[in-house]
Amino acid sequence: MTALTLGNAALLRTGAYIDGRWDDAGSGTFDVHNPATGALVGSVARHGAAAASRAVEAATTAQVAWAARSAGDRAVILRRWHDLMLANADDLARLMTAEQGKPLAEARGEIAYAASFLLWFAEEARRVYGMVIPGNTPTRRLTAIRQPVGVAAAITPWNFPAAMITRKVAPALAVGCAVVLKPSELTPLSALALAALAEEAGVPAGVFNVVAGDAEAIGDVLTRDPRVRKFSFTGSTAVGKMLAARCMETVKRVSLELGGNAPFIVFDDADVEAAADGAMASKFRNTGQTCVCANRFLVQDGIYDAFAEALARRVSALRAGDGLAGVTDQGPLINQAAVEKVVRHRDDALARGARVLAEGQVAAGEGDGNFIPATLLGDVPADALLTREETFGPLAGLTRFAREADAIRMANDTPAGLAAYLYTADGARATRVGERLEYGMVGLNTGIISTEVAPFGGIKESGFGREGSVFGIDDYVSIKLLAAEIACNE
Ligand SMILES: NC(=O)c1ccc[n+]([C@@H]2O[C@H](COP(=O)([O-])OP(=O)(O)OC[C@H]3O[C@@H](n4cnc5c(N)ncnc54)[C@H](O)[C@@H]3O)[C@@H](O)[C@H]2O)c1
Ligand SMILES: O=C[C@H](O)CS(=O)(=O)O
Repeated sequence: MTALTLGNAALLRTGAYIDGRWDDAGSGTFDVHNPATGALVGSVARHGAAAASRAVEAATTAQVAWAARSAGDRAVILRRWHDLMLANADDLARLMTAEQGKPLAEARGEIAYAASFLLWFAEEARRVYGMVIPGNTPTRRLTAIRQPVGVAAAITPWNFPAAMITRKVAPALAVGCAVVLKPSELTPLSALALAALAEEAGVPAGVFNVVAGDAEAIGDVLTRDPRVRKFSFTGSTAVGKMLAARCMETVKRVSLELGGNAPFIVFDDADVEAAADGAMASKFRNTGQTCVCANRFLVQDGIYDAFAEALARRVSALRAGDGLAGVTDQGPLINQAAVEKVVRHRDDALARGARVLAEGQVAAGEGDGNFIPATLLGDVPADALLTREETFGPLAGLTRFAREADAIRMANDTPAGLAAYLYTADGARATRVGERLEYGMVGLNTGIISTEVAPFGGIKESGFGREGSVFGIDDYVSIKLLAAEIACNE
């Protein structure tokens, strides 16, 4: 059941999608609420281990025929799925804003971003090349071929309810894998709408399956079933570590896209207005609920006051509200627990001597939602919770530094290693510091780094594997050696 009306009612699905069939008969239902208003958006069939096992069975059977099809065939279907996403972008965006809260314009942006992975890997499908290797003897012929790993399981988060799915499913299907997906129970409707479009695009039954409900029970099947040969997780570091460890019982291929703690470093010679614009784009996208958000600001002494003033001007102008009711700056946080974490980080920093430099507004009448005004703090100490933990909300804190070496040390002083940013007019310094930052991705004079054409992923405790780009295929293929003896014994 859903309380939303869309132009294309076929996108409103509330059951599991297994082996090409919709299964609304779960053990009861779980509710999806609008984080801006608290209103019920839909009730989704609650599935668990049995449905997950059926999905793995269906994927195991379907994967063989899917891998046997030509790369061109798979490319055509992925391209059609891409085209259908764009043709239904308005409905998909409204559904996303209703269940996740991001302003409609951001939701439309995510739909385009999510669809771009389908297009990218529709093209990459035709380029899964191998290699002929000069034989180690005159009559030995050696060939390395890339083959799909088989059945892939994916578990994804709520903050980007479409893009985190296609960023995994597109490369998997491109190379001939089949997928069982467990989306977040906070945003299942976007995932089920994607499945409806995959079905319409001609993705064969069993090649793409979606099961939601009892996360632990489903996850237990996906991490333990030996027929699952690949496990791809995007979410918090703690959950990722636990699930990955369980995958090792059957030595699955694993890729992890985990939490971040991005430093945003501003050097004295930076363009202060450009740096402030980049800071806003990085910090407040998706109301700060983004894994690559700037999480702490390291600002050199000479530019500190000018940057603080420029950023304060911008933060003060932010307005949070219901993304379906016209607010475009900031939406709600996903739930009350998220609000409480931001408050905890803010109050901890203030107790350690930080000061409020600016505060945005919350639109009138947003009393029931999970809203918190965007806030900028100054003089945040390096040992504040805001500096050491991922805040995942619209709270920014400025910390001073004196020398380049201090900035690098402070920036690297975290178990996370996903994204980092630095602003400087000095090209040599940009390269020198960028190379020394211990992160999977570094923005140089930009606050936005995510695109389907570039490798996305972290190091250290932010995970491993890369999504998007020419590298995104690697997580879904195995390399096989064919060694042939061609000696003639006549
Ligand atoms: N690196 C990236 O690309 C990336 C992208 C988006 C979000 N994230 C990270 O994800 C986090 C926010 O997402 P979240 O709150 O959904 O994370 P989460 O870890 O709470 O949940 C992620 C997924 O794991 C599932 N899950 C949770 N516990 C489980 C269990 N015991 N068994 C099986 N499944 C379980 C959830 O249902 C959800 O589908 C942040 O830390 C953010 O940095 C990282
Ligand atoms: O939350 C992190 C996602 O990866 C979002 S994006 O890829 O940076 O847009």
